[in-house]
Amino acid sequence: MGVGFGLNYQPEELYDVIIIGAGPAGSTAAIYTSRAGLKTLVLYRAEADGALGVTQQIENYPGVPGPVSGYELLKIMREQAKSFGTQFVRGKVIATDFSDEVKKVFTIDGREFRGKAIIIASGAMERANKFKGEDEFLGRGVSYCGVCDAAFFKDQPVAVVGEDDYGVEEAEFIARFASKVYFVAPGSKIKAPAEVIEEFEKLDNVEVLLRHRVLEIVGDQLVKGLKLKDVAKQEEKLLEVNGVFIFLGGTKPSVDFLMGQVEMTDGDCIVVNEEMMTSVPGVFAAGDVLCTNIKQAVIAAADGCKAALAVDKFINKKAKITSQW
Ligand SMILES: Cc1cc2nc3c(=O)[nH]c(=O)nc-3n(C[C@H](O)[C@H](O)[C@H](O)COP(=O)(O)OP(=O)(O)OC[C@H]3O[C@@H](n4cnc5c(N)ncnc54)[C@H](O)[C@@H]3O)c2cc1C
Repeated sequence: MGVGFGLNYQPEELYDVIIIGAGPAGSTAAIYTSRAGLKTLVLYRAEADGALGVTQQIENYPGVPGPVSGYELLKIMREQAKSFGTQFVRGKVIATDFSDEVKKVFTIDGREFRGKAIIIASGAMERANKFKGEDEFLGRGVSYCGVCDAAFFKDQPVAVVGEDDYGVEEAEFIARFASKVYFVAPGSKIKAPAEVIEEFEKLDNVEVLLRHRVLEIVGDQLVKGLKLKDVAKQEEKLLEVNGVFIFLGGTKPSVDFLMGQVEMTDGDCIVVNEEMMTSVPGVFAAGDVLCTNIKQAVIAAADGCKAALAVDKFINKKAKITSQW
């Protein structure tokens, strides 16, 4: 596995479409746009990430009797998109600029990507609440990015709060620098493929703490520790760490990087028209990020198809969407 930031991209490259998210919505959109001959880039946060990425078993996706893990199903979709020329690049999107005809997308590790059209397919797994001390120590020991900040903690102990493959991938990278990594997971197991967890647990400087709830991040000028509750033993404990990396999910739409540029409801759900276009021409959205009333992979995939065909209409200035492909 490993942290594959794959710098196999050209900064000067102009994509026809940049798709944010490699779940069923994003991957399906990519199949359609790349098959339509559009130069397609998909940005995603981690391999087995997103609602489908963390799903243990799925057996109701048409054509795939299963049961298969959500990640296995995603790999099939992504391979199909790649076969038509889609480029997948790992990178957490943190900002966007839709003010010009050419739209810009920025990732947490400082890269910039440019596209004529955008499809937002980032799902709805954002955290609603923060830990005590999280805002206070942000940038002073609290981080959301291993690649950006791990080197600051060389030979120092840190905690990584995570629950799935996204957290594990980040923690693996951080463990290359830190003297000790406590992987703090709220649940009784990590939601990642078994082989990923096995490799992760082999690392000498990693200690996994399951069923531990974060109570508070403490320190003075800088982070000095993380207060936890061991739910199994009903005990409180303090980890003496200099850094706390947080990679947890929730149920809110993942839209922070839009910075209010497209119309949204009070609940941060993106508003789209019948062709999946947002209030900004050339910016489309699909899948759980729309707060669809039925959250299913097949619905997200269908949304992705609609958004892709609308992108084709937009880029190629067609009078109407090609209804059959
Ligand atoms: C536990 C569970 C079980 C489920 N079981 C089923 C089932 O059995 N059958 C079924 O049909 N559906 C099931 N679902 C629902 C289904 O998984 C979702 O409806 C579907 O995955 C939504 O697809 P999506 O592409 O919109 O978002 P997601 O699958 O959530 O994908 C989001 C993508 O966006 C990326 N992303 C997020 N933020 C960023 C960012 N800032 N920068 C870059 N990339 C980002 C993620 O890496 C991911 O690739 C289940 C969901 C869960 C949580």
